[in-house]
Amino acid sequence: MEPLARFENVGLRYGTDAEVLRDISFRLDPGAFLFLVGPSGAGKTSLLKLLYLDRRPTRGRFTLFGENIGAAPRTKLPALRRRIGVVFQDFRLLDHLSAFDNVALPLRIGGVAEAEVAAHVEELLDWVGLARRRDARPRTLSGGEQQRLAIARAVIARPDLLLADEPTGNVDPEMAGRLLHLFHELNRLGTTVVVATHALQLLPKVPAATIMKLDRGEIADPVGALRNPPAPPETRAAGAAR
Ligand SMILES: Nc1ncnc2c1ncn2[C@@H]1O[C@H](COP(=O)(O)OP(=O)(O)OP(=O)(O)O)[C@@H](O)[C@H]1O
Repeated sequence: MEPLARFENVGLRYGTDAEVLRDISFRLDPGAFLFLVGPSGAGKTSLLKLLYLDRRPTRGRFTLFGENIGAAPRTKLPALRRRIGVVFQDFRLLDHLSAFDNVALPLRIGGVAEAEVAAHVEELLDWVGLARRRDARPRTLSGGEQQRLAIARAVIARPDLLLADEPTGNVDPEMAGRLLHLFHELNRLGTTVVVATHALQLLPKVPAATIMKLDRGEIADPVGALRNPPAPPETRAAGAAR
């Protein structure tokens, strides 16, 4: 199977600083569900930045959707980005738009008919518990509500690849479980999902998921540990298959 993404000895540095990612090698198959775990500063967000094409590797080879990203012309990147939904750690909602219009945006950009937009957006807002806040501006929402809105916007267009950076950091455990269920459902429908999280208690909720631990910019566990029988969440962590 052609991987959706492949990292081969990838390194990333910001400016002239030391590398924050070193020798990252793994493949992400279409339909996979990957949890990215590891201590604060390990490089999880940086790895997601590579995946959503915010940064290019400063070393090694990274291919996404069959495209060698290091060598791809800039003009090719927007079309690849449109296949990716991102839940940013800081949400990045558009404050001049209502909750409804924030979620509708990816569909409108995709040229979906307005009647269909309305039906989809309303259903999803209801699902994430924001139906009554549809006209609210993001800055008037609580942190947890903003997070749910950001998730709704990221998943509405059924992206090929969904990336989420600590997507349950601002919600209660029940809502966290519900949001993870949404990711799981989307994954079952074919979306490849990558979730960076500190919430290890969520990992068993997606039994088929791969868990990759980063530590100080490197994949912490030996390759091959990936599909080991599940151990308790605190000790369960693995590098991904090459
Ligand atoms: N824009 C930047 N410029 C310089 N250094 C950066 C930048 N962004 C991140 N770093 C550094 O890169 C390293 C990895 O950070 P990153 O945000 O990827 O870690 P993380 O695992 O996502 O952490 P957290 O769990 O706290 O979100 C850190 O040492 C951080 O200080």
